[in-house]
Amino acid sequence: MRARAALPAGGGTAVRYGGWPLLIALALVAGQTLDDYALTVAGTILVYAILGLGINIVVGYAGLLDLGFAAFFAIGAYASGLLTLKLGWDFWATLPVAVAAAAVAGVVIGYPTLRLRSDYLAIVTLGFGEIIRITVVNLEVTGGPNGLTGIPPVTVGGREIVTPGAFFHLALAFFAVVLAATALLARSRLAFAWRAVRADDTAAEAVGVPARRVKLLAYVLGAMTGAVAGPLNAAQLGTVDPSSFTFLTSLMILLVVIIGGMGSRPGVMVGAVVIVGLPEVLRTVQEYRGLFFALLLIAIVLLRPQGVWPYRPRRLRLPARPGPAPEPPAARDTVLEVDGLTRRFGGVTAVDGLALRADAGQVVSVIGPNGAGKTTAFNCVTGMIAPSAGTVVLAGRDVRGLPPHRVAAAGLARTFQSIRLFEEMTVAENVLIGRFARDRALLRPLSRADLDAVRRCLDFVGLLEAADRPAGGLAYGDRRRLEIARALAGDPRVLLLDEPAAGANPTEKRALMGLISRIGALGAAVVLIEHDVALVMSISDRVTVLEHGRTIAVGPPAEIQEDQRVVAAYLGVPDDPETDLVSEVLR
Ligand SMILES: Nc1ncnc2c1ncn2[C@@H]1O[C@H](COP(=O)(O)OP(=O)(O)OP(=O)(O)O)[C@@H](O)[C@H]1O
Repeated sequence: MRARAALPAGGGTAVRYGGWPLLIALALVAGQTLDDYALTVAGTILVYAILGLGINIVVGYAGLLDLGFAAFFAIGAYASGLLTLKLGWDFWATLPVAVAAAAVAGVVIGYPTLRLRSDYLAIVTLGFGEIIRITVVNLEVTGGPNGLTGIPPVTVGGREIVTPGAFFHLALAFFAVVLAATALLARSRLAFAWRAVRADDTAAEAVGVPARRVKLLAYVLGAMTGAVAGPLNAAQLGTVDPSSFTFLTSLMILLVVIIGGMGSRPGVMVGAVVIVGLPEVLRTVQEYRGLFFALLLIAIVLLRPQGVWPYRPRRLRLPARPGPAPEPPAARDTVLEVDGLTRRFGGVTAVDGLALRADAGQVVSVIGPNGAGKTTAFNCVTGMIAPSAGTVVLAGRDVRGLPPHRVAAAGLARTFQSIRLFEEMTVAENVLIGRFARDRALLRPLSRADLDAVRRCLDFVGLLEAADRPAGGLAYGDRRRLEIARALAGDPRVLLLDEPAAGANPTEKRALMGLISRIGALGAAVVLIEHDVALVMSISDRVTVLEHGRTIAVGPPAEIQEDQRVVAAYLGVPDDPETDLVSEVLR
């Protein structure tokens, strides 16, 4: 393990270490040397860069495809323009109202729609963009198709911002502020949650990330950021024209992040230069301008599919030495009590009156043939599906009916039958996401406790050396261990493992058995679904056997091994030579 500093995150590019102030200083110099035409174009580039930083939160970080982002640009512009013209407000006073209006619109449209999958969400956002445009075109107060005209210039320190040079400097100041705000967001725990939700929202929710809230935050914060460009653009032009907020504008804003690089803030700047600047450069070729622009965009997408300046994840800097380990709970209490758990799917009763108890430090297994109802029982306990009847009490608290992230926060972690990792995130980042079950703060940077927990859990499963590798590149056994480390990061009281040995070779199975036994020593109860009966019998304190949803046997492994109903359930034919073979396997 390499020695690492105890800083939460770091990186290696020039932009990361003070490159932005340098670029802004260069822009200031350019502001002194460029002519009025170039300064006007540069001002528009900055407006689009601000829009790009907004949509980058929604699409780049959280992976929510938004085809109507121009709506927030319009809301910002109209809110500011109307307050200035109708109520005589000063530009600066209109700004917070414009941003708040976009936030409200973001909540109103986002709350009901963000449960939709990406393609449906894209259609809804496209519709929202059109609704806003058609509304402002048809309302009298917004000036109809003519929009708003005669918006007074911005005043700064008593000086009117009227020249292209002055506007460029104003836009640069706006850009710097928005950039700093989005940089802070990118360092927060929320940014990690966004990436996890983008990769697999079900898995993120199951390990404690409040996926819907996290998506809504992306939508609203993106809307607020983009809305800043509205008043700025209105002040630049002195007008608000509804034809500036068409579907084409939304596409242009989206292209800023696609061309620049999804999730990359320097990429947004590059994308804005390409999308706004390139057509201006191509003015020299007049009627072929559109054609050349399209060809160049295609070339960029083909040559740089990740964008001109792709997102480069920061490496998590884990502490060089282990931090203090959490105290294991002293009492060997019952931490999970499931009673009468039933789940019906139409005419099929997948789980029928299941009773299950797990004490701290115990390994309790649930076995049964295919279709016996094991996974359905897990899904009911973890809140992924609602049970039809029954109770689930976790550490004395009734968690039935709670969403998975709240069940996880109450102390119940799980793994999945088919492994669900955040493939593009690193091994350490995957474990970090499991930490949300313990600490749900979103808007603060990573803490030392977060990084200590990641280090401890990786060390526990033997993956510390692989901390910086992408999870998608791990071998099968390591993927299983990583899923367990992620589940342990939230210091769970109960860990549900769904067929952890499926697909593992004998060596991997042995390592897994050792690992599961050690989890008990941490003070957590382990509930295991497993088809490998030999593994179950060797590590379990108690075994529950299901068949067709019903519990047919409960007891210590020795009793279960002798139970003829269990043997029959596995083969279906008791007292037959093959049954003896199954009895052998059960032993
Ligand atoms: N969403 C669903 N809709 C309808 N039926 C379902 C659904 N999920 C599970 N079932 C049914 O419930 C029963 C139990 O399935 P479940 O996947 O829980 O069994 P299992 O014991 O986990 O099986 P396996 O060992 O193959 O994973 C099966 O008959 C299955 O077809």
